[in-house]
Amino acid sequence: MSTTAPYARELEIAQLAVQRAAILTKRVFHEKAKGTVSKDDASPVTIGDFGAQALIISALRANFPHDAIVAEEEAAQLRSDEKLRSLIWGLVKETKLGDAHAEEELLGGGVKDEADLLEVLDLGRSEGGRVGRVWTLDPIDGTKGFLRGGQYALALALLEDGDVKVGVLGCPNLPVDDEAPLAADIGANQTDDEGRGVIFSSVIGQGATSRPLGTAGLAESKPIQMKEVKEMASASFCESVESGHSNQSEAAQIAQKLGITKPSVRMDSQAKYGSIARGAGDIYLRLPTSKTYQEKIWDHAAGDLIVREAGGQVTDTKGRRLDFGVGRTLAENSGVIAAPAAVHGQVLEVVQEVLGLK
Ligand SMILES: Nc1ncnc2c1ncn2[C@@H]1O[C@H](COP(=O)(O)O)[C@@H](OP(=O)(O)O)[C@H]1O
Ligand SMILES: [Mg+2]
Ligand SMILES: [Mg+2]
Ligand SMILES: [Mg+2]
Repeated sequence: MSTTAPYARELEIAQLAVQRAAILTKRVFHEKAKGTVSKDDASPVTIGDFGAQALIISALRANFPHDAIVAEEEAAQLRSDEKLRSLIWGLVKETKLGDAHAEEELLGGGVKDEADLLEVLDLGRSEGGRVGRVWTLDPIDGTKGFLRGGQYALALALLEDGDVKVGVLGCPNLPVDDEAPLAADIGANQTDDEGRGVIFSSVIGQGATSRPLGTAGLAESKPIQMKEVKEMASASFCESVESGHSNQSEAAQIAQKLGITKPSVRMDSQAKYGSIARGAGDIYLRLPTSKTYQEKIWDHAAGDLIVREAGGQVTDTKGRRLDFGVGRTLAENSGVIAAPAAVHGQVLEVVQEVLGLK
């Protein structure tokens, strides 16, 4: 009888694929800082986005050829832009987990040539839905953060019949140490120096973990847990840096009503989910700025499972669980409230009061 835990292989491949793609995004991040990726060549984030998406999808294609993929980017722009395509191909070709790693072998596949690069990118165009296995991928979440030198994340999750079963978040600029406190504003001047780079993982029913991003199969995963909120007065809440992505003035009113005294921690990307899951922060609020914007599944699937498996609850502002089974967007949801299960109801109540939802 096999004793392998459910989704063990999916988890391992997802972690290694994210880890390998992060080698590419970190390289682009540094070349951006040095100015070697010039504006004529396209935005560095574009290069990082396409490169990371191609590397991750190539690993999924090789290991799980029958699974559908919903990814943020598509090849269209690269078909007509030969220069950009060959620049990205050059980076993708060179990115390896390293000679010492049997893991590179395990990932398999790879991208064969420039034509295959386009093909691989477009494998991410599935419409998603309620049936079967669907991977969802955001190769660089927090593009604004990436450009600003803030936080960003590589986010990959596996949905089965609309439910998140595996979630992996690579955060190159977050501290490795789960105990490290969050600065009040980490929207800028973040690095991937020594001591930075963490990968958060979760499998349904198996808890959530963290481990250093850069160590392939070598480092042990440590369990992570949300922190208990003993008093709201000392709780910290996270929100987007971008005021266009979340209503910050409503969030401030909610915090005040809850009795939270600390200013919000503004952070880009799903690093917010990872940070509260490891207890570095407590609450994540994402409040709609418009009636028409639909959140994308790749912006939330990995973070949703990691927080729930770390003892949290994640709903929208109406108190409904995030529904990843309706397509590429969270069309049935509005905003996100993530908090430790014990205080989620209290937070939701105040959110609904301020938003006029009750
Ligand atoms: N009007 C809007 N409201 C909410 N989210 C938005 C938005 N416009 C873009 N986004 C999403 O916000 C994500 C970043 O979230 P955050 O603000 O938490 O860092 C973006 O992901 P990408 O950066 O991958 O494009 C993008 O998908
Ligand atoms: Mg995103
Ligand atoms: Mg993105
Ligand atoms: Mg985007």
